[in-house]
Amino acid sequence: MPLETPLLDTVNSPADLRGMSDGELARLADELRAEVISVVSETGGHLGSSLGVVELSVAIHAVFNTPVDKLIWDVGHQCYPHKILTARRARMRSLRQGGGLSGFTKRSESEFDPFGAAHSSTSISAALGFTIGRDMGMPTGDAIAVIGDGAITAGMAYEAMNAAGDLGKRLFVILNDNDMSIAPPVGALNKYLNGLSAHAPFAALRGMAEGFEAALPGPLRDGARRARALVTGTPGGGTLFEELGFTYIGPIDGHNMPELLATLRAAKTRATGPVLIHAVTVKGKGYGPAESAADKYHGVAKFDVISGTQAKSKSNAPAYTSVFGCALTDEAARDGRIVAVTAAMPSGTGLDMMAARFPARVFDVGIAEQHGVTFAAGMAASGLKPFVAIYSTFLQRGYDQIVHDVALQGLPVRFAIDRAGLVGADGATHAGAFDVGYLANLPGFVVMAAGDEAELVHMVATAAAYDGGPISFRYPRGEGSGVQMPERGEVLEIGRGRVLREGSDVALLCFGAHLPECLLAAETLAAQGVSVTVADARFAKPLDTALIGQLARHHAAVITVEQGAGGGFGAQVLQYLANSGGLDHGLRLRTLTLPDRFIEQASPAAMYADAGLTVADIADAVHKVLPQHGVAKRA
Ligand SMILES: Cc1ncc(C[n+]2csc(CCOP(=O)(O)OP(=O)(O)O)c2C)c(N)n1
Ligand SMILES: CC(=O)[C@@H](O)[C@H](O)COP(=O)(O)O
Ligand SMILES: [Mg+2]
Repeated sequence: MPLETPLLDTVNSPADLRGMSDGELARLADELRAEVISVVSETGGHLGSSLGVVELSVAIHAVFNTPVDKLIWDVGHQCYPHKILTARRARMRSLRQGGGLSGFTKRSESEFDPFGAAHSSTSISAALGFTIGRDMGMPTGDAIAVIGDGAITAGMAYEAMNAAGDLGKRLFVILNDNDMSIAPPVGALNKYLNGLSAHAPFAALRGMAEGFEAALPGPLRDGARRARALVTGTPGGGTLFEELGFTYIGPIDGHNMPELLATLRAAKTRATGPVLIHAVTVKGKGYGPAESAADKYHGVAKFDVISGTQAKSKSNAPAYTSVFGCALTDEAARDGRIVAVTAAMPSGTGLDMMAARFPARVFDVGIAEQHGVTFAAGMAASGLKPFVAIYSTFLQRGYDQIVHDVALQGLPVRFAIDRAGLVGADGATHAGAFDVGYLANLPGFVVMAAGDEAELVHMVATAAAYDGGPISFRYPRGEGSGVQMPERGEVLEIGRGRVLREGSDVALLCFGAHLPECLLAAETLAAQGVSVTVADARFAKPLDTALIGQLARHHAAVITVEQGAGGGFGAQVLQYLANSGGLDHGLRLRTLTLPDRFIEQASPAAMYADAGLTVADIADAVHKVLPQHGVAKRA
């Protein structure tokens, strides 16, 4: 049934909201919510988070003068209502697809997206940057950061508030507190926020106390201040945010349009310094199946609007993530020293499996990758065996901790790096492109990649057994290739690869989950009379130099293949061969990696096609180094 959206149909840009009455804005929010549900039912995406900010999106655009005022959504996964209001409604059904709208905010997409995002907790820093720009004469108005209760647990948000509170410049932070991250939120700060929102009359009470206090003579005022501290439960009588230099307003009902509009208007009129508005919202608001789901429909596949049933595709092979979760739980059952760390993604990383069995040995640190890595280093130093399970893209945030706290001290922290390679709909921001490059250059690191899901089980066992220093293994999003699974993981010899197919013309040396593509390419080439060896390197560090030497000696060309950026495995092989004289006798070496550009969202297969890493691309690379292209077969 087509949606009835008479008000929304009149909105071509946020300027249209500014002529609407408060009643119309409330009705517009209802229409917008229906539109978001309808869009995401066709595209999939971050539904629950977007439904939670429908009223906020309308109110902010109605009160502030976007795009001159800069509205910055933290993470950006909740930006669908904002996109609909900012002249992108007609393209919404292309969301997260190849050539379509991004699922996050993106500067190149719209002037209403002043700052791109997808990794969390950057919004206050960016907003503060715009604020400085405004004060230094740049053509920019107020800056408004909207940050969730999950995102505000990350250290970066406090670094930003520390600076903003000190600078004292006019800046708006809206805390969108739905008491939910991807999983239920964790940590003392979460408890603190819950305490604040549980005291709805808190602001009024404090306001009264403050007014009363100001009217008292000096000595009495101190007593009143102490009394206020008792009432509010905070030592200085203010909230944490006030102690940091912000004016705190709230908690307010983030779905009550009159309350939202009145609060934003008052803040906009009166603010002279940084203001934090605490809006309490409901993740999945207004859509029953989302509100009642344990994950609040954080990220969904396409779904049926009436029933809420998601169209999850049938799998032919187990997903890498669950293979990891299962294998680690098995290892943990055998070894009581194994502990695990996730940064707010227990189900995304599969650590929920181990947590179900060994809850006291799995630590969800919240969105705090830096802390997670150093925390694991501390546990390793104490004699425990920590596994840090973090997506490749988010591990980037913990890099100095990896270098300084783990590698330099040679601590045996095990890094389980999920979402390695191109991930699909989340696009370039979530691609696991760089981990091999940034880990394999660290002295003493063991760096592995799983060629298939059985190999992942072996790598978990290898990492569990290895106490010699830091060790990592990477594996992609999605299903494995359907290989026979081992009963139990075998401990691999460190630095030893394997040959899967013997040939004589060209060797394909694969690092990671492009192994099936290499085998398929070898098969295609065999049918064309080209004899190809396929080897699985398993290790980017230490390299299997014996295997590489043998491939180099017995083939006219070696082609490395990996699901990662340049500077990774291929670069390690190239450096080794160049420095050991392996290239001195005419060996042709090619490195197939992701190209030197960010790959836009599409299906993973389409992204790999864009990257030039399909089976046909691999076969083509082999043809290009064959004798008819001028490469003589070496003795
Ligand atoms: C640095 C980083 N780590 C992890 C994530 C994955 N992630 C995306 S959204 C999210 C939860 C955010 O919760 P919150 O800020 O409360 O937003 P909500 O979805 O509840 O509106 C997480 C953990 C990320 N985007 N960036
Ligand atoms: C917004 C965000 O960063 C996460 O929700 C991410 O989209 C999850 O990705 P997966 O679906 O691969 O777990
Ligand atoms: Mg939240």
